[in-house]
Amino acid sequence: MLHVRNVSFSYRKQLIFKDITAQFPIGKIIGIAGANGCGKSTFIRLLTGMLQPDTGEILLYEDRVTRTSCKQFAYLPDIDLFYADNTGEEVFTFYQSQFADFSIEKARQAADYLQVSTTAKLQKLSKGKRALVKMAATLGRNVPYYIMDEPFSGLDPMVRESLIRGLIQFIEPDTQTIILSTHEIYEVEPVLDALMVIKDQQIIAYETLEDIRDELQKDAVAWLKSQHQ
Ligand SMILES: Nc1ncnc2c1ncn2[C@@H]1O[C@H](COP(=O)(O)OP(=O)(O)OP(=O)(O)O)[C@@H](O)[C@H]1O
Repeated sequence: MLHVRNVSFSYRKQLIFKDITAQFPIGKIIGIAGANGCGKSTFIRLLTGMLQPDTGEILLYEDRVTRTSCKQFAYLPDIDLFYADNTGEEVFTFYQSQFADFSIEKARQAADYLQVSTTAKLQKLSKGKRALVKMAATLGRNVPYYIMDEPFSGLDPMVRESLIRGLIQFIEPDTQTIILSTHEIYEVEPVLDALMVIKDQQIIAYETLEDIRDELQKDAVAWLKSQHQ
C-alpha cells in the first residue's frame, strides 16, 4: 500500500500542500482532479519520490519513497520524455535496459492496441502519437503502481476512449493500481474506483465512485462541481 502521511510541501516559498494524508490501496484505479495549478503534477511527483516532502512522509510498504523508488513505479510524466531521433522500439529497448520488470512484448501489444507505429522516429509522429508511445512503454512495465500525469491530454476523443478501455486490459485488476491526474473526468469515470479532489493545499474529498453514485446520488462530474462550490 502507498501511504501519504501528514505531508506538507512548498515550492519557492509558495505552500502547495499543507498536512495532507491519503492511502492508495492495491487493485484500484484512482483519479486525481482539481483546478489548474492546484498541485496535481506536484502531488504525482511527490508520490513517485521525484520531489521530497518538507514534512511528513510517503511510504510504499512501510519504506520511505525516495528518488531511487522510481523503479517500483511506472511513472508517466506529462512531458515529452524521449529523444526525437528514437523509434518506439528503441524506447522499449531502453526501458528494457532500465527496468527488470519491463516486458517488450506487453509494450508492443499496447502500441498495437493504441495503433501507434513503433518503427517510426518519434520526430515523425504527432504529439498525440508520441504520447501513445510513452503510454505503451509505461504499460510495458509490470509494477504494483502506475502513476500517470494527465495521460489523456492532447488525445482526440476516439483515442482517449480506446486508451481508457485499454488501461483495464493492460493491468492486473487485483494486484496493480493506477493513479492518474486528469481533467477528463466524464470520460474516465466508467473505469475509476475512486476520485480525489485537491483544492487550497488540501485533499478536500476522496471518495469511491460507488459512494458518489449510491450514497451521494451524483455522477463524478456533478460531484466534482459540488466540491468546488
Ligand atoms: N518545478 C516545480 N515544482 C513544484 N511546484 C512547482 C514547480 N513549478 C511550479 N510549481 C508550482 O506548483 C503549483 C502547482 O502546480 P502543478 O503543476 O502541480 O498544478 P496542476 O494541478 O498539475 O496544474 P495543471 O492542471 O494546470 O496541470 C503551481 O502554483 C506552480 O506554480
